[in-house]
Amino acid sequence: MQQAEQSKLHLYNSLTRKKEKFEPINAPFVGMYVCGPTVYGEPHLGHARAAITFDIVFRYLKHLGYKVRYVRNITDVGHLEDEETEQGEDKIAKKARIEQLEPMEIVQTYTIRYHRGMDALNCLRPSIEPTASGHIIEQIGLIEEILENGLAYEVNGNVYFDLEKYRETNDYGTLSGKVLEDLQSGSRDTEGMEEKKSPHDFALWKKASPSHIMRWPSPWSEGFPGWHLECTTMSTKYLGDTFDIHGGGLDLQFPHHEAEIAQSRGARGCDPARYWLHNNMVTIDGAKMSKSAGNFITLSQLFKGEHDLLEKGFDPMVVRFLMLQSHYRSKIDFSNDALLAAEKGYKRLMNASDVLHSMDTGTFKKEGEGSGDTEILEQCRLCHETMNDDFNTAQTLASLFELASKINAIQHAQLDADNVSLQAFTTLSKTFDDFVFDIFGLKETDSGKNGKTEELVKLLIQIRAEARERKDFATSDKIRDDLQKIGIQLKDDKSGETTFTIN
Ligand SMILES: Nc1ncnc2c1ncn2[C@@H]1O[C@H](COP(=O)(O)OP(=O)(O)OP(=O)(O)O)[C@@H](O)[C@H]1O
Ligand SMILES: [Zn+2]
Repeated sequence: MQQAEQSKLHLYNSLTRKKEKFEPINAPFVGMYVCGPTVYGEPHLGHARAAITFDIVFRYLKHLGYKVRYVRNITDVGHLEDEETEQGEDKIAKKARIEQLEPMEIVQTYTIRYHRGMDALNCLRPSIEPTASGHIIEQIGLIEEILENGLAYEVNGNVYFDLEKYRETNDYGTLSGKVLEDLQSGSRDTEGMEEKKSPHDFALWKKASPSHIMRWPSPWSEGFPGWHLECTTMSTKYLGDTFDIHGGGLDLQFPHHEAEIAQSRGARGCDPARYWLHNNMVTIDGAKMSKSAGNFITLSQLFKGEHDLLEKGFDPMVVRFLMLQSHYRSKIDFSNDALLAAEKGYKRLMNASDVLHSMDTGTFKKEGEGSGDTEILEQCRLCHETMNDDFNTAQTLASLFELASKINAIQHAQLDADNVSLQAFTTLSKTFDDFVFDIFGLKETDSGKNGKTEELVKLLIQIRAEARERKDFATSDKIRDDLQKIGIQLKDDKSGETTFTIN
């Protein structure tokens, strides 16, 4: 089964702008590199989208029987405030200055928060999670390779990639479809620009100014590596010069991923990856949600409902479900209503799962075929077909909902269990569990259990209100405090209404 499905997987390769059959370089092994976060702020919904997209890819490849090495970096140095001009402070150093902490304290704090957020969303941890600061020696080595090949130059302790030289023998811009000549370079007038042979040349190494805290010795100056360089260094170190899949957000296609391609070709004469996958953005009022734009909703705000745009807190699984409802190459515009709709869908699946797991298999037709089999098996087949079609989770969900309806129909005897063979039921059960839990990575949480916890809390709130009316404050406080101990917070507003959040 898995072997057969392996050969059907097609993915959209941003490099060729076509859906292509997935053929790993060295099956059954697959190498996948994904650009990770720059850890200087709270993880937000945009980060969740990137992490969930590639978590689904990781899980599905594993489901197909591949042995996947998934590498996702942590950028802890070299990402400057102005990406285009490569000027300004290091994003992490700036945060450290503002909060009066060590840069590595910032890195530690936000790496932990990122992990917590992604763990809550049930994203599997990557196989390797390398940091840029842990690979300075390798980055210097890579710059030396590019210099030896005559594709970089040094000026005043800075080393730049020589794009004009590179373009004598290579295309630049294939991935993003950008033509350099058409690009306005906003960088012409900025400081340090006169050093570059061409305005689009990007830094491989930068000399640290006296105030720059994060610095390392190198053959050129005491300084730090360019942002694009870390990904080329770490991806190829752990996955080989050319690996299977390179992923990241669409916002990174240019210049970050173009630079990665140029660096790999410049150093080793080969492309870094066969397939480039890009997830689209989470937007808010149409604009990309990002740390630097300040228009983000953090995961913790989402889970607790602590944001003006949110009516209440949402379970991490609802957030995960929201992402699954769209194809990873479409935009998702954030709204409270979209989350409410996702919550309904998620509960529907979890209810069907409860029904499925409580069914008595003894009632199914033992042999031969049932008249209800064909439709069930067709939806099971479609689950694979839609995932094989560039991970179309939105379509796969449609089939899972069809299967959920079948499960409910069997339960309510609208579809007679006599009409379903045990074999078809077993396929349904396995497909449903495989896709919902293993591939989509959903898990049953309290909010999936038909809101039973919520009902119980509401009941306790009512008992508490009655206790208060009879001035039995001991009982009222006990209810509030004991709920608090198990992570349920009650909040009394001025009008006497009590609301709650469950963590
Ligand atoms: N709004 C978003 N939608 C989808 N993916 C996103 C979004 N924002 C960031 N990402 C992805 O998350 C990963 C980590 O990005 P990064 O830490 O640079 O986040 P950021 O919020 O965009 O930061 P900055 O504002 O500093 O650019 C990248 O793969 C990036 O493409
Ligand atoms: Zn990267």
